[in-house]
Amino acid sequence: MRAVRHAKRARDVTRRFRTTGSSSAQAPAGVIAALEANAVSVGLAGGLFLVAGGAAVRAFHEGESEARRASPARESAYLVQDLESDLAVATPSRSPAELPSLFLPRGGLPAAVLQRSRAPLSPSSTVLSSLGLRGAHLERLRRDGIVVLDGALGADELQGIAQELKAERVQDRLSRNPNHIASGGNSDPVRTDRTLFLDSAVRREFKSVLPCLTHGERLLRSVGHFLEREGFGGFLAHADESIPLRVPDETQLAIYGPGGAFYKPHRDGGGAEAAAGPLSHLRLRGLGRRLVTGILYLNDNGPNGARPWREEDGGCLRVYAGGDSTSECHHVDIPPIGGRMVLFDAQAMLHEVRPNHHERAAITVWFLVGSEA
Ligand SMILES: O=C(O)CCC(=O)C(=O)O
Ligand SMILES: [Fe+2]
Repeated sequence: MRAVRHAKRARDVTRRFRTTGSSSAQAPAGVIAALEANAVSVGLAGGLFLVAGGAAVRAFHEGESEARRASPARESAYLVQDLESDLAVATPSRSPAELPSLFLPRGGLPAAVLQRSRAPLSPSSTVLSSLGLRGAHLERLRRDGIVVLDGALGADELQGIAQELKAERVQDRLSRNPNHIASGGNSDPVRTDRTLFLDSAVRREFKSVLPCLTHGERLLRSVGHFLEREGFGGFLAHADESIPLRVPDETQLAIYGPGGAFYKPHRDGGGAEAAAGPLSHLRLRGLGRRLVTGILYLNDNGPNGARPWREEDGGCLRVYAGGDSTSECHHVDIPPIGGRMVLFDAQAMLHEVRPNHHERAAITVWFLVGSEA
């Protein structure tokens, strides 16, 4: 049974952005649940492929070509090619609301989705407007529990960061995360990356050494300020109350080595109990204070980078629909492409970093529940 699961998982890695397996009993209001609800699954070559309808496809592509005109970012084009091959098997009469909801092109969204936006667009800083962040992104995040934005950093910035991270001074400060080496007396590591936590003091110390990284960090943290200012208020999956959000002082820089470094399935904001329970209980827990995970990938592997990301590079962020990574639940693999930003529900979203075989760097900020425990 286990072997079958593993073989199945291995196959699944090759089907990025596609759903597979049977439905999960307790899928959160995460993206995969949304995909599950909205997709028509068609048996094809032994697998289940995600397809959507003609109207949705048109609306998506109109939004996308707008984004391509407005931005030179190639990542969106890359993603659309992938979606296109799935969407080619379209069935008619699906509404734009049923678009595959995980990936949003930078700056451009289908009109129908924009109309659904709750908050008006109000990015005040140049940082945010360069990112093209909109109220609609927050709406998606609230509804689906995850949103992915591409092209947050340009090729020059990513090259700069890659150079900066090679500095001995930085490498010397990276260490294994003491809290996550092993769990419950088990000597198997939970994660094998190396991290450096950037707080105000460390930031000051490295400011002159890491100017490009500092820019990326500001960008990611500014997303938290945007969420804060827009009154993000939490996820629909936990809609029982409105939660204020706070940007912490700390950012995690994580480097996954090319020798298969990984981070096993986990939730950033607590366990299964945390995912199921209302957030008011979570305020009493340390990890429960994490509300939204924000990740920015720093690899120089975008389409304009040193070389594009390849399947064999591994290191995908895998997000699960169900509560349990050992059951046959749906998952989506998100390649860690430089300049890609991922925001997700830190409480509910079970995720892992798949074994990595190429340079992989990322910064992560956990945006917290606003009120102190
Ligand atoms: O780098 C990633 O893709 C995810 C890392 C992660 O899950 C974590 O640091 O908690
Ligand atoms: Fe995580």
